Amino acid sequence: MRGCVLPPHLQASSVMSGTGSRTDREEDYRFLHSMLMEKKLHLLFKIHERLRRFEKRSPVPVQHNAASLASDVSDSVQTSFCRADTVLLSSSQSLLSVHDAVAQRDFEPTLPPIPDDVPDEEEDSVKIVSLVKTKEPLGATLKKDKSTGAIVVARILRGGAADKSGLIHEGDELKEVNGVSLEHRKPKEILPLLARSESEIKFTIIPASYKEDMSSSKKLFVRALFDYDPNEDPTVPCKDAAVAFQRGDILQIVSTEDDTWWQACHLRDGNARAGLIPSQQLHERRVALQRPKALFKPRRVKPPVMHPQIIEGLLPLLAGLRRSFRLGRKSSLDREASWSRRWSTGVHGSVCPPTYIEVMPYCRSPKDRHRLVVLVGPSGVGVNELKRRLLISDPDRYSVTIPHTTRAKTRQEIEGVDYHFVSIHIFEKEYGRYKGHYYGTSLDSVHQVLAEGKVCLLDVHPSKITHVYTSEFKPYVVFVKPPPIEELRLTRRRSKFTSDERDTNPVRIFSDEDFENMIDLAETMENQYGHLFDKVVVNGDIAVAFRELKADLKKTQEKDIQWIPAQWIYSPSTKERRSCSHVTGWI
Ligand SMILES: Nc1ncnc2c1ncn2[C@@H]1O[C@H](COP(=O)(O)OP(=O)(O)OP(=O)(O)O)[C@@H](O)[C@H]1O
Repeated sequence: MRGCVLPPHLQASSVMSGTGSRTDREEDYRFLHSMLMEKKLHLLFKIHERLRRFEKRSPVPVQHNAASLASDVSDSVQTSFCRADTVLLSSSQSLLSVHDAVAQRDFEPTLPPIPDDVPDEEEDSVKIVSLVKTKEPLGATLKKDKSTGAIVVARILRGGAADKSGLIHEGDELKEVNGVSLEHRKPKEILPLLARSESEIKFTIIPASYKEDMSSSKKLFVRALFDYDPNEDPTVPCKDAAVAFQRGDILQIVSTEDDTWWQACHLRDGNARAGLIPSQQLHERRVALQRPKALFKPRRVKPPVMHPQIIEGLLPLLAGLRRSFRLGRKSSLDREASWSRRWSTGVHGSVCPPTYIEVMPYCRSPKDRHRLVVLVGPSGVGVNELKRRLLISDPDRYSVTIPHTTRAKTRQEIEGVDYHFVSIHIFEKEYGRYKGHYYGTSLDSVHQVLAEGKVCLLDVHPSKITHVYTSEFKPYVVFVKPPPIEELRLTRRRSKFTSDERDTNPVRIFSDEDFENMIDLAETMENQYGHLFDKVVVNGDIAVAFRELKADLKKTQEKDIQWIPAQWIYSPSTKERRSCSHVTGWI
């Protein structure tokens, strides 16, 4: 009615003309006509109009108790024998009562009185939550509050049944499960109660104030730099609620609210439920308490001996393969030890052990340079062999740099093919020394290969990886690992028998001690630099290892999404940009 009030006669006629065509029934017509012409209806319209006018003035009641005032006045008037006024006042009594009711807003519903047996003024409101029981776990961990003894929801795992319901939150206190009081119970006693319920689980909860997890709005991806198995972790709050991972796995972190246990899920699992993982802080603390394994590992080895390799009739294609100068791989024991020492001091202070590194997806566009492929592994494991096979298999795609050395050229060697032979003064810093001579690769030669649009294969000691760990090179680090000793014996012996006498690349003979050294060194390398490896290729059967490596490298060159350190993507400060826009020097 409001806002469309017309004079009654007009209203009636419009309704008539609007409805006349729709109804054939004379009776209905007459009923409607008489109703609209009804005097009471017209009076109601008038009242409505008046009220609207008053409403605009927003009148406020002058008196809230006009009825009792009128009654008092009536009493006083009676004593003065003024009967007519008395009659008037008493007859308007009911109207004044209505006035008072409106003035006091008496028409609003009233809540029932608070019962006398309410336990405590401070008592929180209680919430009943019913969840339909499915095979899916609840996705919550419980703990007993030490001070109050209450059973409290310690964590809600993202994507679990409790999380999806949106009704149970961290910090909520559980009072009952299916009507069974949880007073004086331990968290582990609650699991059987949940298991016993059939189709639904009813929780009686005292809710905690719910805080929105702000961190969940930002997607944070990390690469795990250590292995974690909750089954071997006695401190994990709930093994079933934890996520196992291996070094190199990409995890999406969904909550870092808790200082000790973060929540994460494996990227490969799509919509998987999140689980608990040790926080960075927790892992660092743990490592600080147990010094690196590598430091305690008894060494059975004397430094491995370099076996000379003589390749005759070297093709330019194989330049850079002539000599392995991964000197660190040969005489690295001192370095490993010093690095371990540095690292172990760092754990207690400056340098942190590898935990997680923030990563971001990267998709190489065809006009981008290729990522630098860095091959590392202990001496003799087969890095050069794999490099050689890659070069032969696709010379247009792969290339190598030609290293520099300060030693004299031998008769068979060609300058610029096997090495660049340079004077000692060229090398300003020591970066690789073997039998009194310096060996190294100029980073300019790496740039040159990359500028040609080729994939540059670089083999270095793992301690050198950090030299090229920049957004410009985006190194893809492959660790070539020896298989178990039995397989080493078998495969290397087999290759000895199958090698051709005319083979330009003579087979290297290994002793059992060489194999042991190789395995030991590989383990040390993995312990210390494993967090920098993108791929581990076990070189047992050479054909299998080569196939695996080739397929993997192809992925880095094509449009596949790769996960690279976020720091390579975030735009660096001007100073940093200048320093890493064209890294020069030696490696
Ligand atoms: N999977 C394999 N099966 C059999 N023989 C292998 C295998 N991988 C490598 N070899 C042989 O082992 C020897 C050493 O390999 P390679 O020179 O590639 O090692 P490396 O890791 O480059 O070590 P270095 O730097 O000391 O030369 C070579 O004779 C090579 O042919």
